[in-house]
Amino acid sequence: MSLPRSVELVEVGPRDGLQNEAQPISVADKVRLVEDLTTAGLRNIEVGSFVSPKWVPQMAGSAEVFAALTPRPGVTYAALTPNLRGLEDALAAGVREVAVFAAASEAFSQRNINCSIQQSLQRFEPIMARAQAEGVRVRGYVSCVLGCPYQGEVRAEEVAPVAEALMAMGCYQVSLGDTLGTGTAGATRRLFEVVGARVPRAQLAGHFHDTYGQAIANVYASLLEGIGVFDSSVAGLGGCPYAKGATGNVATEDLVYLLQGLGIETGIDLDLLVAAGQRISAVLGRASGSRVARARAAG
Ligand SMILES: CC(C)(COP(=O)([O-])OP(=O)([O-])OC[C@H]1O[C@@H](n2cnc3c(N)ncnc32)[C@H](O)[C@@H]1OP(=O)([O-])[O-])[C@@H](O)C(=O)NCCC(=O)NCCSC(=O)C[C@@](C)(O)CC(=O)[O-]
Repeated sequence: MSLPRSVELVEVGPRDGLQNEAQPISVADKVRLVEDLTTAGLRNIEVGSFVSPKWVPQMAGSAEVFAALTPRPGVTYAALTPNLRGLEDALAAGVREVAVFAAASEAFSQRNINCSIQQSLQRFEPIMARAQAEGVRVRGYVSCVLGCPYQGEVRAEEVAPVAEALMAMGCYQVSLGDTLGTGTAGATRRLFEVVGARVPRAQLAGHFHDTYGQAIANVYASLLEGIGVFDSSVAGLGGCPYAKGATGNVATEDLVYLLQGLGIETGIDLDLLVAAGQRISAVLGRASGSRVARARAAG
């Protein structure tokens, strides 16, 4: 299969990237991050989550972040919503795209959203109905597609029915998450072969954490499988509160560098993106997790 001519990036740094941070991050810093990312050319940004503040305290201020944003034309500002309460709060905050999140592992589903996979899918039904009535698009996630911190191995055959169920209930796209970041290029190809037999590849996205340093290789393996949408996190921010030891997503800077090298169009200005990552890294008081950004800072 030939590589796609253009690829769409979904920047998840403000949500997936920051959700695991213990130190308070001000609304102003979160808003500045989103604005820096849009200035760099990102057009799909996951800004926050409408989840229980007891479960994920860092996302408690998401409504304030949405209120303080000046929306730019052509940019989608999305939020995670685990239940109807989350969706109602998101709608009240003016959110026009939300994401529901399920898992391919029962153990992770219980730890992350306190219910079974089946119960989570039932919980999403009223979200889908209400979102549709409001004209709000819904993206789906499946976590632990290449391994689970509690269950261990996860087979592609366990992922496919969950992805298919999310599509059947009306998600416009399903992002397959290697939450733990242990996946390999070989396992990634097999994942998309199996899931791609049940969900059109044009409606699948890849979401790779970089714990074992395999995220870029997994993106490339996905490109070879015809996948054209990837989630990434500026400066490689993040980790999941329910996947201890897992690091952030593939750094957006590193992903853009890979795609530029392949001649694949992203519409993103790498210099401005690196600057956005350096700024949020300074706020967090640590070096950027992007290899590209670190190399440029050293050079
Ligand atoms: C789903 C629940 C709420 C169930 O949590 P629960 O405790 O089973 O729910 P509940 O309905 O019994 O409610 C408990 C309390 O939470 C409140 N509550 C209930 N819902 C909401 C809401 N929407 N917003 C705010 N508050 C809420 C509710 O009002 C109540 O408050 P209390 O009476 O105790 O004061 C909880 O488990 C939760 O919030 N989990 C969030 C988990 C999360 O955000 N995880 C990280 C994102 S997923 C991820 O990172 C993976 C991904 C997507 O990136 C892909 C990948 O890498 O794999």
